[in-house]
Amino acid sequence: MNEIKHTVRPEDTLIPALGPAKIVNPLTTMKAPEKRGFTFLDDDSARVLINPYSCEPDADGNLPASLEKAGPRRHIYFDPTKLKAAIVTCGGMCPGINSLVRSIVLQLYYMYGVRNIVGVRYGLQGFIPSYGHDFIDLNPKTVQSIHGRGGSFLGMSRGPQPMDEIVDTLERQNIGLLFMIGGDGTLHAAQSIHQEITNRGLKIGLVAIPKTIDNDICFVEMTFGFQTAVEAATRAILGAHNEAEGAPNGLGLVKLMGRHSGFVAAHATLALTEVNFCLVPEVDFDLDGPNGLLQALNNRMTARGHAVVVVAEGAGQKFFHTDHAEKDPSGNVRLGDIGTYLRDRFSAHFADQGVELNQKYIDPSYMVRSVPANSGDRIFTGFLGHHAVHAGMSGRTGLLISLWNNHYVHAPIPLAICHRKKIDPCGGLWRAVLESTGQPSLKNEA
Ligand SMILES: Nc1ncnc2c1ncn2[C@@H]1O[C@H](COP(=O)(O)OP(=O)(O)OP(=O)(O)O)[C@@H](O)[C@H]1O
Ligand SMILES: O=P(O)(O)OC[C@H]1O[C@](O)(CO)[C@@H](O)[C@@H]1O
Ligand SMILES: [Mg+2]
Repeated sequence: MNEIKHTVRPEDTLIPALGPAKIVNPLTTMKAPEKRGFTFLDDDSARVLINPYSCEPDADGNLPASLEKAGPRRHIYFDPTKLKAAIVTCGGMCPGINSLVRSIVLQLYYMYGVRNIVGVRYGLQGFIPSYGHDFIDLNPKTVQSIHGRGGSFLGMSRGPQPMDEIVDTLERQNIGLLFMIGGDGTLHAAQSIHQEITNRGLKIGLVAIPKTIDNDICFVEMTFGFQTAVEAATRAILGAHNEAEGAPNGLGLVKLMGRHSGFVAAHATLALTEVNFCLVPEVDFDLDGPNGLLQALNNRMTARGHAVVVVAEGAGQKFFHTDHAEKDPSGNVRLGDIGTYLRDRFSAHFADQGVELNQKYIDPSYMVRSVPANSGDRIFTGFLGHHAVHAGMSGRTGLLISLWNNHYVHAPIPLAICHRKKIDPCGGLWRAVLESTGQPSLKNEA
């Protein structure tokens, strides 16, 4: 169940449109569409409740907030024969980026008849002429075999680029529809680009598809690539467990990605119920003191002789006192390395007691996000790509495609960037983690 803590007004869920959709969708005239089972959505009626448990109107008769269902519309805004579409991938890598790009290209090309599609190289840099990254022509041939590969075929980047120059390029290149694939930073950039397009009165559509292995985007049940990343993380945990079990006082310590949200760590912990301590950014813990992690590790070693600790990279940042935190080019704070910090503290702690510790530290790092997508994520990116194209061709703009309460929906970008999705320490996911690990509270004060 999606846990939403803030109020959404129905007006917050409205999707901007470039203009009236007057062109008959070519999908409606394909041979025997009824045999293919195409369903065309009636623009106003198909909506998905944000909170499925609140479907009654309020005291004033207002209906609860809902999101527009994604899918093909009978009429579209863009003339496919005249449209030039572009795809850009920004931020860090994520399994499934290539299959998503392929899905968008094939849908545009075969289903809508769009022949002019370009790929923007290396994220937002690709829009800035001084970098000299030329666009790539995208068509069924150029994307033919990219879906099986990890990484990003188009290339990605971090770092700010001037919004006005990006929109200048869109105008100069005659791009009518832009697909932006990226995480929270990209969605902020997408909102600024959309704003600049609107300010200039341009008819350029912008559709975002959220991408992040951190799975930390609001109003997005799950991002593509997340399940593949969890699977890769699980392999690291299995290695840590096997090493720990095979040595006296064996300790396997695994550090996983997750800057502000520990979803990868939590899910990987649940996937392989061998983890004894799972540490995430959302839940504070102490190291020293009677309830601290070091004492808890002592207890575990005495009881069982081996242990596995999984830590998300954003956990325990209070142990690093930095007033002027360094930032990466996109403005993301560079975190203290909690993995090596814990490794050294564990070693010192057991050495101080004169107790042998066989610690193995595993940081799978980029290996969890640069791998090819698994089948589930490939299927997922297929749907996301198709829905992004349906939305863009219909003239909808300033939106992202999301999976919500098991339905593909359109969410306005501002809704997705108003908060960051985090694990609720009082919610079902964290309770399941605590039940799986059996870890006690690691805080000294009550
Ligand atoms: N607030 C913002 N306004 C405009 N552009 C932004 C903003 N935040 C980030 N960007 C730009 O968006 C792009 C991607 O941002 P970032 O590097 O943070 O990755 P991301 O999309 O959050 O993905 P990841 O999940 O990998 O972090 C970068 O080029 C960055 O400069
Ligand atoms: O080293 P980079 O490319 O800045 O990326 C690291 C970050 O990217 C993410 O994988 C999100 O894409 C985070 O989990 C991680 O903190
Ligand atoms: Mg980000």
